Amino acid sequence: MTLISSSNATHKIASLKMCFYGAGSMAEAMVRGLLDRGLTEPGQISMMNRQNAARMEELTARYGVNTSMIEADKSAMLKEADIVFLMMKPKDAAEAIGQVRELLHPGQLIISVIAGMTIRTLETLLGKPMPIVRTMPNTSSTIGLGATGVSFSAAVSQEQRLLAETMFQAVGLTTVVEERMLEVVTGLSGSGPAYVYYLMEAMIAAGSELGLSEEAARELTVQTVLGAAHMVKATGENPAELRRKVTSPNGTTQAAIEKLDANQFSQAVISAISRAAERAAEMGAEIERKATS
Ligand SMILES: NC(=O)C1=CN([C@@H]2O[C@H](COP(=O)(O)OP(=O)(O)OC[C@H]3O[C@@H](n4cnc5c(N)ncnc54)[C@H](OP(=O)(O)O)[C@@H]3O)[C@@H](O)[C@H]2O)C=CC1
Ligand SMILES: O=C(O)[C@@H]1CCC=N1
Repeated sequence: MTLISSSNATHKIASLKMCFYGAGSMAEAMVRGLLDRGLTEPGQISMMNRQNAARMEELTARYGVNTSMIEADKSAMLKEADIVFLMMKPKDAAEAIGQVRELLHPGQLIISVIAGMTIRTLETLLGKPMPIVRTMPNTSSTIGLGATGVSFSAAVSQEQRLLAETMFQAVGLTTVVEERMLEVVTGLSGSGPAYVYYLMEAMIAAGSELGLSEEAARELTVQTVLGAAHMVKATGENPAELRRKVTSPNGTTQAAIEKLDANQFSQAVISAISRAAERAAEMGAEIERKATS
């Protein structure tokens, strides 16, 4: 086995052909992140979807990558890839993988982002031993600020681990977790950007309803969320401590937090994340059922 250092991993990645099987939001986020960070070149990337030809044209125009639809080009892109990213929705995964399993071979590294689908189910669907990296990224990978949980199958070599970790680190933060914890990662950071956007939608709506222009409400909201996240990171202080510093006794923040507490804000967030994790497991069980039926 050849072991490489993490700086060599970056060079090695540039030499690898990557095929993104599924070309939606998450595939685009990864591709853009990898290209913008100079980890690879458009010529090394191919993207494939099922039926949406306009989407393929759009991706070629935007990034210069090779694109095709699965029926038009079943063999070349998938067969020639060193790394195959599985980027379709969980409901489509069993059928999509079943369609191409004979084209895949153990010399390739499989990287899945599919919520809920376990390594064991993927091994069943592939029908042969292959190295599998199961991940849960998020769409902030687009701008290099992603947060990704990663687990490895037993067949993944040290070098392949390093390659996968280096790729996801290039587009944000990467945490290696036990596979069963990936459902929690899904609930927390995979779906997480949507909770923050939802909060921002409500803040903007409140500002507008109370008389600010839409533009002012938006700008103030964006800067507030950006500043708060940076404060937690830059100071290393707990969010609870930083919150205390904003909250003057009997002041405006206290009045607002009392309203949030009355509406069970914390419990709502905790139960939302817990439900998302549970839903990931349900979706995984559904794919497993399809894989074994
Ligand atoms: N979006 C997110 O924030 C995150 C998503 N994920 C995971 O990423 C995966 C993709 O999600 P997302 O990008 O949002 O989904 P999208 O719906 O945006 O994209 C799915 C893609 O898969 C393609 N596809 C579906 N079936 C097939 C098939 N049989 N053969 C080839 N291509 C196929 C679709 O092609 P067509 O349009 O032609 O049908 C489309 O390009 C999911 O499994 C999700 O759990 C993980 C983390 C975050
Ligand atoms: O909503 C979903 O199912 C996917 C998984 C994590 C984020 N989006």
